[in-house]
Amino acid sequence: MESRNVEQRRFAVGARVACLTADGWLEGTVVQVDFDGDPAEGIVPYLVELDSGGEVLAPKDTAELVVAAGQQPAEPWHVTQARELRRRGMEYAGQAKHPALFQPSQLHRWLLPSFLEATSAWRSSGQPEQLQIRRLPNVRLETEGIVSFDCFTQEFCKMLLEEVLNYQASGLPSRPPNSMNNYGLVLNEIGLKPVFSALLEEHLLGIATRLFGPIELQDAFTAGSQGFEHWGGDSLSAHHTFVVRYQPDEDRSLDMHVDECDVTFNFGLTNSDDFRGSDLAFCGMLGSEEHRKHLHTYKHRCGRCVVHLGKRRHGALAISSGRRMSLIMWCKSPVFRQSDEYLLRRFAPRTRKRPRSPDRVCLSHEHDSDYEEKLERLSRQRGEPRRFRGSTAGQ
Ligand SMILES: O=C(O)CCC(=O)C(=O)O
Ligand SMILES: [Fe+2]
Repeated sequence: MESRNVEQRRFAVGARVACLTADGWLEGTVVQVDFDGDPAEGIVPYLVELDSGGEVLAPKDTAELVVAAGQQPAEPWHVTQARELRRRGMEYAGQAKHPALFQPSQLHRWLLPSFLEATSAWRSSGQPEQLQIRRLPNVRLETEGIVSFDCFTQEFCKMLLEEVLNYQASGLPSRPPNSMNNYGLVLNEIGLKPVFSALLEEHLLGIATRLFGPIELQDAFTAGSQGFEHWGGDSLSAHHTFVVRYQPDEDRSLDMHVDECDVTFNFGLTNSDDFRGSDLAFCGMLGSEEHRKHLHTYKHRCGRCVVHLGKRRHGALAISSGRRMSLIMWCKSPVFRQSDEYLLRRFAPRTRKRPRSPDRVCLSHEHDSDYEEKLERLSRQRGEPRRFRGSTAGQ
């Protein structure tokens, strides 16, 4: 609420303005200044009638929220595209194969009872200490900074895969799930975002707090293990949630990379018998001397979650047969990203020592400018025949 001061308002009744709304910048006309019509809002600087229909209240008289019509900043193309896809995705709800999947109130049905049990005391008390990582079903400390546990029921995995196929058969638009995977679906854009927001808020946030939250909230389960630094695990609130698909004639593997997020939850959706290969290889943290050293290889299992920091290098090894699908939540903490601690984690040099010589599996074709050179050196060390740049097998 702002105090009444009509003379100092930037716009008068009748002015043409653009307002930042949940649907992006929308143009309209100011119909009241210092509007006092909604007891819940108090006095708000402007009531604007939108050209597209409806009205909007501008809660503050600042250029971040209201500008002269035509002066609104250009929106990045991907924001416009994502909004349009979400709008079309909402139409899908009526054609869904499993409408219950779209209801946050049904979420508990898709989670294993033992998983629900492990997060319940934290959920009801709000105290992170009440969530004990060791009580997550079949929990495993895979290696430093990486934990896995059972989470979803088999029924959920099957239903979600059917839903993805059903959406893809509907003819509604979709796009690749991220800038690296070509096959899959962004679940946030087919009407499933509220369900995964509930999963994050009601369950995963507690786990992330205990693994990647402030040091005083971290769980004894990982005590003595490296790799469990504070990356805003206690304030994750945004997520990009999608399904990826690998098969020999589509995406066979995924180059080594770090994710555009703070904490990643990756859930297997397909049975281990349905594919061969396609393991997830983990290396060191971005900026560390271990960044290109191999740490661990993880085998996906249906319904099981593996959680790691987004800035840990990882990639999917080649699939040799069958099909693997996984559900991935890239989770971010906008709050933590404003902190000095984040800047330190993200941008301060971690070490002055020389990075250790890379392991082959951790090399990235896309991100390492010395990829060819290192690959060649590693091949020579292993006594493999010399590779020639640009040559193709069989020529
Ligand atoms: O294939 C996987 O399980 C991992 C995919 C991945 O790392 C990603 O999409 O960021
Ligand atoms: Fe990733």
